[in-house]
Amino acid sequence: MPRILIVEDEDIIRSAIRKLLQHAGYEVSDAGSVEEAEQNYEPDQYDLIISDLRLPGAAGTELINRAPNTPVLIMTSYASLRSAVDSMKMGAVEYIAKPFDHDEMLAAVSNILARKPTAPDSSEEPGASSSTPENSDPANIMFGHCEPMQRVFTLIRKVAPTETTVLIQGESGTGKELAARALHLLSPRASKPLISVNCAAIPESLIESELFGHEKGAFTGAVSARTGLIEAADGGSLFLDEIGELPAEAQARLLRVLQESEIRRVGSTQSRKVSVRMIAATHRNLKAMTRTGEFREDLYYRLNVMQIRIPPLRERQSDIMGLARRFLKRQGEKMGKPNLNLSPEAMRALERHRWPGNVRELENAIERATILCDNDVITPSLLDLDSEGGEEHIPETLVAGNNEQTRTNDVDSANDLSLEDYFQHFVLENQDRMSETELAQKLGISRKSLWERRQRLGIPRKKSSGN
Ligand SMILES: Nc1ncnc2c1ncn2[C@@H]1O[C@H](COP(=O)(O)OP(=O)(O)OP(=O)(O)O)[C@@H](O)[C@H]1O
Repeated sequence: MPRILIVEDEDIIRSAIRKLLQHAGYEVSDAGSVEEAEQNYEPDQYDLIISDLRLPGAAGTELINRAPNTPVLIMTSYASLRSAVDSMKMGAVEYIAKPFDHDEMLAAVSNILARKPTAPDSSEEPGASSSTPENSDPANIMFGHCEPMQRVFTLIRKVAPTETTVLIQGESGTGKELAARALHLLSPRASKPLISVNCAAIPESLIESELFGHEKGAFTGAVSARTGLIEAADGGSLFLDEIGELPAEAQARLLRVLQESEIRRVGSTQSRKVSVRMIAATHRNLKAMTRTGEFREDLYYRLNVMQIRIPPLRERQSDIMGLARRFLKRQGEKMGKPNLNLSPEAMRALERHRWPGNVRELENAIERATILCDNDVITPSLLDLDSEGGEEHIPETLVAGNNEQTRTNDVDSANDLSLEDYFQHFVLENQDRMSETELAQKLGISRKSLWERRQRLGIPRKKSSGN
């Protein structure tokens, strides 16, 4: 488990980041200054140091020299971007501007940690990503902070490096293909191809020759010999999606591949050895299909050595907003609408929806809304969801931030600070020792917006407080 040291003098920010990172599975220590960090810990023994730039005593950038073997992520307010650039020159690996939201911080952390280990493999196959450091964790490939997805990630991390055949189960659109990708990218086969085949999409008459290849003249139309997809995956992984749709003859051939590690092209008498890691997926109950004779029992047991169940989106309530924001960002950038936001009503609609089409449905809803949106605010009507089910009260949380985009509905973080709570605490705790300009700078907002928020939250500026 990666160890992270946080150095931040603001108690509230420090504790919010600590909770966020602990929740994401990191081992976290914290200190209020560089001196305290050195007194209580050995900063160079950590995998990552996250430090505020401006601290009482030595500046956060001092840690770059004092812990030369540990990457340092510097936090700074927008107002100090210049210093951030300077800290980069001094050797900080990254800086993050306050306010940042959960996703930004977690992405920055996992990217830095992923950069540390082994060098990437240079023998990358076209069409298949190699094991670049960014791909060394499932969380970099698929989004998921909630408990059930963290369990999926743990399983993927454990099983990926092995040669074990994996059966991924889950409803349509839950992310089975992404999970297969993660299994491949985290395996020693990552630099070799990952071939994905949707068994339901290939006509029954063609599936055998597609998968196993054929010799010239094997059937009418086989004018030349052809390599099958299994052979093409030699050395790599084969992802067989919708395995439940595989016809009986192809099931028999596939069983042979699994048992003997060899294939025989259609129309050939010769077998050839292949080394392919099999990953299969289905949304159907394969075990029940073995009872009705639709699926071979021996093949089922061969495939089902290790099973990974991807939970439906309705069981990942706390991830919905994170996924929605991720898709919104991606779509917005693609369509030249970078300032898109979800209205509070749209957020509630997303939270209440049952998502029968799972993550794919969410992705499509955001894409559709992005296209149709004429201004910067996405409303429920643009999402076009049937809102069913009761409304749930889910608190908004944040690490540090000042705008609507820093909201999240992570139920697991219900104990964290709400956006307004954070603001209120921060202002009340610091207004006696900081000027309005400093407060606004630390919060990363303008003085005007600080004033507006004070009015709205009923914490007017004290007459005595300076500028
Ligand atoms: N955890 C996730 N994070 C980000 N994107 C996701 C996640 N899960 C799914 N997606 C996206 O949702 C879409 C559907 O995912 P995917 O194709 O992996 O689902 P599937 O379970 O294989 O679906 P099907 O059973 O219909 O083949 C894809 O565009 C995928 O990128």
